Amino acid sequence: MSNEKEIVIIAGDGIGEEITAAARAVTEAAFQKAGVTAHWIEKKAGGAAIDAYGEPLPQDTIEACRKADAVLLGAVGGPKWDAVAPHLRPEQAILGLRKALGLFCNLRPVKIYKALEEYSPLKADLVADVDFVIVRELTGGIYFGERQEATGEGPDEVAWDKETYHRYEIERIMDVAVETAKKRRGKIASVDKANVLAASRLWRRIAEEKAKAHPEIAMDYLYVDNTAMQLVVNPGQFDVIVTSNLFGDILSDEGAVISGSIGLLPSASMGEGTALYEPIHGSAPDIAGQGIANPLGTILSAAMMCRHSLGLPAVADAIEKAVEQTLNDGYRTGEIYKDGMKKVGTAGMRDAVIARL
Ligand SMILES: NC(=O)C1=CN([C@@H]2O[C@H](COP(=O)(O)OP(=O)(O)OC[C@H]3O[C@@H](n4cnc5c(N)ncnc54)[C@H](O)[C@@H]3O)[C@@H](O)[C@H]2O)C=CC1
Ligand SMILES: CC(C)CC(=O)C(=O)O
Ligand SMILES: [Mg+2]
Repeated sequence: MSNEKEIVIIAGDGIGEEITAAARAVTEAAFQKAGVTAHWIEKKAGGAAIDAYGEPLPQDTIEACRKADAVLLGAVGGPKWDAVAPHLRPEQAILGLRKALGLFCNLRPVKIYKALEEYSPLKADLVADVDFVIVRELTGGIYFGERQEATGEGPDEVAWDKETYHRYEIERIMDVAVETAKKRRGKIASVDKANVLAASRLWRRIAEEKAKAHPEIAMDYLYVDNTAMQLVVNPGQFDVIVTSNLFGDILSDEGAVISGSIGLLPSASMGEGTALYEPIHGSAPDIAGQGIANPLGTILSAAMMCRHSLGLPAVADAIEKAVEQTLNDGYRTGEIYKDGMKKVGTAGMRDAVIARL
């Protein structure tokens, strides 16, 4: 495999610039040690692209992503663009890019670092058992269904969003869940709302078919409301959670916060085209530009990129180990800071990780 890698880097909005710069610097440092050369191609998406070109996802950004080995993205959105037309919002860039690249699967691994166990809001005896991955369907469901913005007047004013799932969309995400579970503890929780929603009933029927076809997998079926509760009262039961776009979005923020901070969780979006790596959080406009955002979710996303797209598992391991050591050595950004720890900003965390590579 070539030692030259082409990576599209999309900072996006809010803290996007700060966290992607930190992840790029860590990746560069790890590449240097491994003798790998990165060609970083900077592209705009989200509010930054609206400001520059009048549209959230320029064709030029999509084309560059298609040609690259991988895409590293910060986050998009912010109050500055809240008033733009709904179909032109910065968030459409993320949805549009996922669709354009055929990224139907989003992997969101959740674990609690030993050094951060006391930061988890979970009861102390539950923390050690947390180790699961959310396999979220990413290009279907209600985020991509037909919608009607508010229309009409008075009590009859109405708006709606349609949830649609086709068999092929559910089958392929179930297949990813099965393959993921085979490499882990062999357990899948298929999460839906089949007691109410037709799309969820199809989801569950296909999950049952997959369970029959793979007797080596232990498949469990849970409603999403119960799952939200189980994540807090008994998270150790989960190995692989497979769920729809909307439910996966919500449950993964819950997964993040039980790990100590939303700033810690990475993700990989994969499917047909170039894979895309991004932290699970948003653009955090409330702390943007202050140099205090936690870059670890983006740095760990870069590690996932090295493993899954660039054929560099040793570099991925090195980055992940350096992050763990940094936390063990007491470095903390503000949102996970406690007395006695070493308080750092985004750049300080970046440097601490680089020093431990
Ligand atoms: N993938 C993406 O680009 C996403 C974009 N968004 C967009 O981001 C904007 C803000 O959305 P919110 O709902 O506020 O979610 P958010 O995830 O941006 O922020 C929620 C809370 O977590 C904190 N936070 C997030 N990332 C952090 C980090 N790395 N370090 C420390 N603290 C961090 C924020 O300061 C805030 O208090 C919106 O425009 C939203 O649409 C939201 C989620 C994902
Ligand atoms: C634009 C949103 C769907 C992004 C989001 O919240 C996510 O993917 O976690
Ligand atoms: Mg989300």
